[in-house]
Amino acid sequence: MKNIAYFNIPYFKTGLLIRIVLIVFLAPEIQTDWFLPFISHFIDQPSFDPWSDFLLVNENYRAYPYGFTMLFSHTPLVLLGSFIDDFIKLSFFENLGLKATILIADFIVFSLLVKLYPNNSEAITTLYWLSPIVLFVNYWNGQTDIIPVAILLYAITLTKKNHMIASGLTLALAVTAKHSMLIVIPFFAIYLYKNKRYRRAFFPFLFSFFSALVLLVIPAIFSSGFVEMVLNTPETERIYHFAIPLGPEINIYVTPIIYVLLLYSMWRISWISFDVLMASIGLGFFALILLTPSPVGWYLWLLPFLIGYLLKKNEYSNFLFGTFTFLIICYHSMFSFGAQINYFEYDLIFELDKMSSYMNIHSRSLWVTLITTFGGLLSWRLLREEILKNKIYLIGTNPIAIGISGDSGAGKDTFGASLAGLFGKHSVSYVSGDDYHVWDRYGGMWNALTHLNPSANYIHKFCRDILALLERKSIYCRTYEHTTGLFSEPKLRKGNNVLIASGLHTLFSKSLSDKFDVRVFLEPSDQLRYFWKYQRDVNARGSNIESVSASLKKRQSDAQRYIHPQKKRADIIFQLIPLNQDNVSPFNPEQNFDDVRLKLQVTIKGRVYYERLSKVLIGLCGISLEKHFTNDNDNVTLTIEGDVFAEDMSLAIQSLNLTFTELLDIYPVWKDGMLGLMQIITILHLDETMRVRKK
Ligand SMILES: Nc1ncnc2c1ncn2[C@@H]1O[C@H](COP(=O)(O)OP(=O)(O)O)[C@@H](O)[C@H]1O
Ligand SMILES: O=C(COP(=O)(O)O)[C@H](O)[C@H](O)COP(=O)(O)O
Repeated sequence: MKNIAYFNIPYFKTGLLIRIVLIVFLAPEIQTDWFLPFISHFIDQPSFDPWSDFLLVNENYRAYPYGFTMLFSHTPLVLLGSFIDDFIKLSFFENLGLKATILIADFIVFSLLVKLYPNNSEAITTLYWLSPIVLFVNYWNGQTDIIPVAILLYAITLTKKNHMIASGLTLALAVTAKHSMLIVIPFFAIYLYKNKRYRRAFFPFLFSFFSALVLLVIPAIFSSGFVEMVLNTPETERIYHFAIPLGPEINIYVTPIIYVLLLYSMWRISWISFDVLMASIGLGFFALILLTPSPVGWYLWLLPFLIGYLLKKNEYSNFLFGTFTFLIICYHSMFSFGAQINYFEYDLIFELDKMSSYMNIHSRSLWVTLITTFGGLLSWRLLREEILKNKIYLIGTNPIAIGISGDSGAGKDTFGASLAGLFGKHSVSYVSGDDYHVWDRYGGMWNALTHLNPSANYIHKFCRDILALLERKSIYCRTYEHTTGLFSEPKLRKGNNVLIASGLHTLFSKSLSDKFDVRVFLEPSDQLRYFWKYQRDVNARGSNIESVSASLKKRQSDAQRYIHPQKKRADIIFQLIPLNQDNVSPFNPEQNFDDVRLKLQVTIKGRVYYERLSKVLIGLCGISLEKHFTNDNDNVTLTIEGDVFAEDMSLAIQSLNLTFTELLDIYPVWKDGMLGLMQIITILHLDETMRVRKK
């Protein structure tokens, strides 16, 4: 990740200056009266059971409701501050050490957000760095929720980078900093399990999380002080406040029900993108915060998960978020801990307490109702904009569909298999037209009909099965074995996130063709196709030169009649042409494929990614590329020559910044040669199509 010049970000210095002023002039009561006495006691008398030891000398069991990770986060700078205080006989730097720890965590959250949402640093400065909620909680109220939030956000960035074991370990640190972070774990687990590209990381993630959690909690779990100060805190009790009486001494607790319903809804999503994970965690926090009388520190948890939504600047988002912020600050100024003002005799806390005394139960409850209302509206918009409209979420109900057509031996299955290697076979359902031949190789009808004639194929079942798979229904389909020329017994095939259909008649039906997101037609030069077909049919399908020659001759009229007309329905037409024509002897099955150097002519319809693609390919691969626009200017034909390697394609796709990088497998399998170019062009076309796809 490139280094970011934070001081060049507009208003960053303003936010930093505000923090320094607040740190110098404010002394949050909760820090001076609760946290610091506990931390100081631990520094003076280090112990494996600081909670019980503290309660021996101080009866405030609410002084420090946190675990070891929070304590070890606070201690270093407080310890340094206490050394300085002892040396200069002051009591300033110990307090400053705690505030500096909060400032560091505050900056870490900011920098992680800037890295999670690149090219949005100015907006994130406004939304987070200058957020009144962040400033209020960290520097006026004095809660240290920013520390578990920073650890949680770091775990999320590790997840985004596919470092799942490190993410599990880091999440254990977040939970042992503040155990309410436990509510996030099921969201991560569902994300990893439901995302087929991560499923193999599911158990390692859980193992690393629980191992670290056990190691970090074991020393404390047998401590009565830990149980009383950390586990049995009033905060834990808050989830029981929203209760519906069911009978004498029996209540239904609403908050856990809403939380479980959220988890169930997330579980039902077929393909969970990173944005959907972030929004789901945000909704989980909203449920806990809006349905309980939550301390103001809990609102800090929300911000990183609202940023993704707020950055999109949907209408009303600023109004809703601004009003929500205003209501929270006003309410918690009167009803939450505050800070003494250093160097001034003015007691602002007293003044705010006086204001709170003017509010009766109705006005206070009305205010909380307003906060809940605006929080509920923000939750709804988070759900609708970040989940229900999320393009990858919509794949769950409307899988990606790629249709590949072309003449026999044109390279359809080779190309289709290469695309499946990019998405990951775990996410692809593959339909081959050959499986829908009416007869097997030994059927007598092949004397009358060729394979290219639609009447020799169950075209209707081919279309019906594809449509069923696109509705995520399962189908029963047999397989044509080219090695034996016979069909297998029908087997169950299930719908998946990506459907790839490859066959002689894939684009034959207009209604089916319209269902594909990307339609590809392969049209290698006849000389090359013959070369490929001879090689394959003789070497891999038990045929001989004479029968292949007869088949090619017999199929010419059907190819003109049934195959070539499909070309007009294609979005992308790939034409592969041998550079050294003399090296391609169609009738020599012994010849090596590798001797045949190819150039690619590709016609692209209705998409404009070729400009940025051309720059990247020329820059990265050193290929030669000519552009030719058709007269209607809607199509462009690129002629590409040169040596292309799989690793170049992998680098090229990264520098092309796909909108939907998550469509690809964690380690997509790129190909060398012109096949690699065909892969990257198809993926780019799909990426642009997904951007405008409505459902
Ligand atoms: N891009 C390519 N580069 C090199 N060889 C290819 C390429 N595409 C196909 N082939 C070869 O050509 C033959 C026919 O390809 P295949 O995918 O079976 O065609 P189809 O499915 O259209 O009948 C195969 O032996 C395959 O190895
Ligand atoms: O024309 C085709 C279609 O497949 P493709 O488009 O892959 O060439 C094949 O020759 C038939 O499926 C028969 O196969 P076989 O020769 O194995 O009986």
